[in-house]
Amino acid sequence: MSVIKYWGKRDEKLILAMNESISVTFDPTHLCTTTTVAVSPVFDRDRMWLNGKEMSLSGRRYQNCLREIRARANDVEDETKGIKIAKNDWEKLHVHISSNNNFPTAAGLASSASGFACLVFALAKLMNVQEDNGKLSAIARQGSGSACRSLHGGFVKWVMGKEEDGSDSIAVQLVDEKYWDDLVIIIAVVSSQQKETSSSSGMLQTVETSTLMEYRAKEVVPKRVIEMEEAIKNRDFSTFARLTCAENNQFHAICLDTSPPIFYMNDTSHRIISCVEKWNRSVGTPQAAYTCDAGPNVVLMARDREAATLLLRRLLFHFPPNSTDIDSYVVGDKLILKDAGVQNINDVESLPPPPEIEDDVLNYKYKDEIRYFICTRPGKGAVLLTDESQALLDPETGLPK
Ligand SMILES: Nc1ncnc2c1ncn2[C@@H]1O[C@H](COP(=O)(O)OP(=O)(O)OP(=O)(O)O)[C@@H](O)[C@H]1O
Ligand SMILES: C[C@@](O)(CCOP(=O)(O)OP(=O)(O)O)CC(=O)O
Repeated sequence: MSVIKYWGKRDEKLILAMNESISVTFDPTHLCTTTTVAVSPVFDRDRMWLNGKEMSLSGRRYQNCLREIRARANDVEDETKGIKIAKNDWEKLHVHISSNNNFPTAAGLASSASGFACLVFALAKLMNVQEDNGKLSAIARQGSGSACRSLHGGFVKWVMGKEEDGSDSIAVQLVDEKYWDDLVIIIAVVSSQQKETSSSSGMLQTVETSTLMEYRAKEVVPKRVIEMEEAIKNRDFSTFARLTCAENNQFHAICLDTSPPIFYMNDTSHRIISCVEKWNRSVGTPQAAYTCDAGPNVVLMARDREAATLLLRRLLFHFPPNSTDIDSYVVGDKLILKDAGVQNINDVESLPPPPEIEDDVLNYKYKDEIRYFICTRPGKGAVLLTDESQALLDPETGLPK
């Protein structure tokens, strides 16, 4: 999830951004894409299944990734399995790909980022590509811009680069996932519906019509990127939160400045943001930061575990579940729920109103507005899974299990 937003391309084909951006990779224990790739001389064409449903690989973005990886393939030999594939064979061989996201796809939770990063990583492993994650990121970028940042864990920056061919427009890790381990992330899944305006077409419309866009890319973001890098390296939560929230609000402002206007956040997103703003103001120093991508889901980042439990108590007070099933309402790192002193629906119902609310408390309860919460933290980047039982393709048929 980005904290400095990528929005606007300077090159549509190569997917080169108008400004640099920074993201944090979520812990794959809680949110991840799993991709299995297989090769066989009996496969007659490249095929892919996404969340169990076959989809076309004919789109330019998939073709670009496949071509770039094939061009870097090497000999593969595994005597125990009786496999021998020469470098030049890869051009003729076809692959089967199966990928699952364990979180909503195309709903503004960066599924394209996670998906293309995982796809490029998996294909690179299959074809014994020797490039490091930086070089692979330039390939993932051609699948989806934000994907270049998702091969790495922790906090990651997508550098602009200067080369015409985009070869130096790559992602670099700023700090790894353990560096800032105080940070707790709570995602409010407001909707798992596919969004109306895809990021790709939305940002194109913004570049074409928003008069604020150029000012943002040239004047605002370059300074913010420097400040944000400093804040991350110093684990300076107050600066980090101020910049993250300001970035979110400016991103959605330029969406609104687009013609026709693009609305990604909804009333629920606004309510969550107001709740965090009120709390931060009442304490005097930021306790949590908020950000949304191209959809209404809100990613909240809390200063530390203590702040995360206070945040979760506020969220559950304002947005109680519709059913009594608290277990499927707060998923991921459930220890935060326990630390927040909430075990069941009775605990939710008896949560006291947050002290910063002086007005009529009844006006501040919104049942049924949030589908569920995911508690997580910064996590590692792409990894190779060796446990064959986790494979999504049947080794006999090459089809999804
Ligand atoms: N696991 C995956 N493997 C390969 N491609 C994927 C995967 N998951 C999603 N995608 C691709 O990404 C597309 C969704 O991207 P889109 O930008 O619309 O949504 P998003 O990434 O969830 O949201 P955002 O980038 O705005 O946060 C899908 O239609 C599919 O083409
Ligand atoms: C709002 C964003 O999530 C936009 C992501 O856009 P995509 O990477 O999905 O767009 P394409 O490059 O056209 O595939 C902000 C961000 O991730 O920085």
